[in-house]
Amino acid sequence: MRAIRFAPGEVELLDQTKLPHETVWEKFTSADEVAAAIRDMKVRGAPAIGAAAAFGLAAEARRLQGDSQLREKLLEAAKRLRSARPTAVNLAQALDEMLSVLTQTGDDALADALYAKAVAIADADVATNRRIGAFGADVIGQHGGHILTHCNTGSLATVEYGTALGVIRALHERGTLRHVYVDETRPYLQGARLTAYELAEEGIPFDIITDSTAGYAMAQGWVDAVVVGADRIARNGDTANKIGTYTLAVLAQYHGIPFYVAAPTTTLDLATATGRDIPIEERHANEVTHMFGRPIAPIGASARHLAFDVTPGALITGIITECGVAKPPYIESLAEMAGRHGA
Ligand SMILES: CSC[C@H]1O[C@H](OP(=O)(O)O)[C@H](O)[C@@H]1O
Repeated sequence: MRAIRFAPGEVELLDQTKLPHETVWEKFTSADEVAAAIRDMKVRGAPAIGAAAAFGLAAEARRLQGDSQLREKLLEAAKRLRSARPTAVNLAQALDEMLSVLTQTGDDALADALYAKAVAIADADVATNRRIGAFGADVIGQHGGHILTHCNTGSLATVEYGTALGVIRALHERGTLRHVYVDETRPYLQGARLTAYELAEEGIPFDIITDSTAGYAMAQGWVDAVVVGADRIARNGDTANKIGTYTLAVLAQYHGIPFYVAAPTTTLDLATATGRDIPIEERHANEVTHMFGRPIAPIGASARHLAFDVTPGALITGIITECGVAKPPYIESLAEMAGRHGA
């Protein structure tokens, strides 16, 4: 399964706001159209928005080919893409990688070179996710086959295969997965709508649970391990991820259940010392007070929609990357993983 298709000058995205009941692909040919799609969460998931932004910038270069201010306009377009969502560091990392092409290529070859770089970023993500899956299945398989996960971290959150859901796929491929408990993940419902969609497609056994069921599920002994994704991991292992992740980590520690984060090294932000320094996106209150456009709260009710929270590294058993599994102390182990990236 893929939610992103690309060709020179265009990128097609599966509109994730319409899943699981409608399959609607939308074609984009400019950076601003892709920035809006990221803001509106038609495409979401840290690696997926990085790849989408890369193809958006490549399409912009083709659209502006021959413009006397091509480079200046591309730098401005990259800024608008970067500001579409603040927390996932993969967005910034992908754009930085794309912009490095500008220093290596002349104007005439720029559109082709940027497209080639975007394709390389996409291909690298797929290979990375399969390595994360393998390392994750090795380490989580030791704990048992009943896994709880949060949000969506699969092919809909990456270019293909996924990070935490990639680990679950790898466990299923090995025959060691028994069951998946899928947090619905209010208010955007990435779990109930997107993770359930992916697992159902592949016949992987699961139950959707409300976010508020997770603690009781752990207390009942249903869960052998928790694995979640990440949007930004600070130097000390503090991890920003979908709101509700921190709650799961505290519950897992209380119940003595291993809690793993699965993420590519492009999600590591070693320039950020701790989770306190990670920007947390706050989205419009109507994403809490409304569901599919219908009010579920009194009209005019006030609400807060923090899209992410931060889990302290002290609550994380291990951080599964494509370069291996980092264990505490994360300041040393994450620096080592980053050093192995691309090695
Ligand atoms: C594989 S990273 C997925 C990551 O992104 C999600 O956030 P959103 O759906 O708002 O983009 C969530 O934090 C996932 O863990």
